[in-house]
Amino acid sequence: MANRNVLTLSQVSKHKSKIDCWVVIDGRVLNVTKFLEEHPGGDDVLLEVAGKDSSKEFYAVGHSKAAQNLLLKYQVGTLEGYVLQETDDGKQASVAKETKKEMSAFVVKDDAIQKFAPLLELFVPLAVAGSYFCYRYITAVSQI
Ligand code: HEM
Repeated sequence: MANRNVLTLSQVSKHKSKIDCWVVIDGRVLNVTKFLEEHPGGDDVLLEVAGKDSSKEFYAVGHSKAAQNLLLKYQVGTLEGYVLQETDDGKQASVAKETKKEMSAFVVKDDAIQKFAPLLELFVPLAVAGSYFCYRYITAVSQI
């Protein structure tokens, strides 16, 4: 499936001519070569952003819902760093930015605290009791 084709921005940047024009919108890599002539906004605006992420420019124009649906037709892949989220029927699929890797490291750190909590619960009362008996022993010895 073309949508599972993961592409880097550097790969996309190689397609920026009138006969081979790719753009990125919301993490979707779109081959708009055949759409250049049909685009109601003209081919020049598309060629200006060819080979780049043009999400900002796309939304700045205030494209209609129909235009947002139409772009799905031209998807040839997904930009690296984005994940494909498919619906149950597999018809409509959205692309979302991958969550940062630091998040999982944070969760692992949290798990470690949870793991040592029962040990701390046992060790702290033992340390208190030990200190008390040491104190009692030292005071008893010094009275002899
Ligand atoms: C595959 C991607 C794109 C599709 C399918 C698309 C589709 C459309 C459609 C259907 C319209 C007619 C108005 C509407 O329905 O909103 C339109 C107008 C326009 N588009 Fe796009 N477009 C795309 C990408 C872009 C990009 C990346 C830019 C800017 C860099 C752009 C700039 C414009 C402009 C300036 C108009 C004219 C707006 C107006 O007359 O008010 N489009 N586009």
